[in-house]
Amino acid sequence: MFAIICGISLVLFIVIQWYSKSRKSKNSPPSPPKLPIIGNLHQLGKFPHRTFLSLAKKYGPVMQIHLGSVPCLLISSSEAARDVMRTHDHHFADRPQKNNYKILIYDCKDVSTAPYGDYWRQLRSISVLHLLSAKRVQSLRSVRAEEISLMMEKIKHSSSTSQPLNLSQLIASTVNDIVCRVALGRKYSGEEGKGFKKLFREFTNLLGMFIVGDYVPWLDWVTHVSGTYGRARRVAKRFDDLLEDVVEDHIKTHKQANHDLGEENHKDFVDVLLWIQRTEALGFPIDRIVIKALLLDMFIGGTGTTASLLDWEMSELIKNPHMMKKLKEEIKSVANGKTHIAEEDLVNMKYLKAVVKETLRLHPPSPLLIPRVNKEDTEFNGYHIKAGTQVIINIWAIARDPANWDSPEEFKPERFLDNTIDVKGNDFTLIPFGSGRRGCPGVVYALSVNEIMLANIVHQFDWEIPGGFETLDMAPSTGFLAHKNTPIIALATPTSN
Ligand code: HEM
Repeated sequence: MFAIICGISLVLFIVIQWYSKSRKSKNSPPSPPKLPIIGNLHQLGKFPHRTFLSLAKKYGPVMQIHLGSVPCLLISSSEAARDVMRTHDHHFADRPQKNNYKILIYDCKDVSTAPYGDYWRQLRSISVLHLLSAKRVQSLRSVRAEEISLMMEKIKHSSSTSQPLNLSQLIASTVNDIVCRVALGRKYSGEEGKGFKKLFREFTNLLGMFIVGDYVPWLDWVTHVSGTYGRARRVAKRFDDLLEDVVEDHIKTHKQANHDLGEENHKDFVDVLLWIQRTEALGFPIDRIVIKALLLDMFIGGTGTTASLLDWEMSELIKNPHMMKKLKEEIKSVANGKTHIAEEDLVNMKYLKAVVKETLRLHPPSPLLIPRVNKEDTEFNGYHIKAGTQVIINIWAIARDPANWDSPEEFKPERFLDNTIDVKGNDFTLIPFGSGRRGCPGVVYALSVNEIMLANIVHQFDWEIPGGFETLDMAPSTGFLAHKNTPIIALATPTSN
């Protein structure tokens, strides 16, 4: 009798499993065949966004792959991107909790990796209302102006020696110094500066590392044994010590000054965050971890991306001398004899803004955005999407889609001169900052830093590549980011008038 019951149960179990599987696969998006255990991981290649475009050409703009055991919805058209980030934004607003993020970013307590929910909402409101608002960005103008002045001095010095300069490195370190001053109220120079840069490099390398256990959980021991988690813990601790010191220094200074630093006197983000903590200005308490995680976000979100954009803008302009000339003419006419361009001069620089947009179109710093996740089973465009599916939006492919753009592979800033397409998440043909609830809160900050740096670098100097502009390497780096693979090494000479 027992054997019969067991037999019937087994048959029922198999039938139910088969039925539910076939039901799901009937409604699942089209997908390429996958291998056991690794799924489609072997197909990623050096440039995942290119691989995903080739797959989309075969399986359509809404398709599914499996990275290990993780189902991933691949989105490759502007219409489908709008459906994810506008129509179904609330369904796809979670983020994957990756193992290295947990170690490096306070157990995913920052805005970019926090799970969708009340905690993330509170953090995001601090970022949007107090750290990255247009008013705050405006109030930090003088920091940008000072750091850009220093950068110009360095270029001038190198030009006086007639030695080529590593422009990419200079851009990256200036962007970094600006973020340090804006967020922490100080920057790190000399030996301390070298140490800080090395630490941050290690931090970002670990953050961007492919961790096999995120996709094949039972293989997570490989990352343990390889020592990667140990290294991540040590780097996280060193970064945490650094942030602790900065916060403690601020508290000491406020105490010595013996007055309650009012909102109008905030010099940097630590001041702002300590004020929010003290006054509970947003109606909820924030602890030390929140403060440090928000500071970390400014570094994670605000450095590599902003530097990469400027690197590509300068590369495209050097590669296209007639566009460089056109931009120089525009800046010169607005500058009206001034050497230094100020932020208020940027308003009338239409061509400069077109160059920025065109660069973001062809070289978005995050070609696949930051993956999102749906917490619950969701119906999407006629498909059943299982809870826990990661959503990858190939904005690189969308921004080169011939259905949206004429001559999509060409760098043509002119295409933006007679339309109102913006990059802030309203036009789904161009979404380098994402869109919707999880869209980038740093757009205004990023564009302010970018435009003023670009205007001054172009206005004050002529740029030449020692072997001729044709030899400038335009290859992108491999992996999930599309930064430049090799730095711009160029000769600067003060602009001849
Ligand atoms: C050129 C510069 C930048 C680019 C291209 C960029 C791009 C992005 C993208 C694609 C996302 C994901 C959007 C989505 O999922 O829809 C994002 C999120 C984010 N970015 Fe940026 N970003 C830039 C600069 C910045 C700056 C300067 C900051 C801060 C100082 C910043 C902070 C953040 C944060 C905190 C998030 C997470 C938002 C959330 O999950 O709620 N970004 N960014």
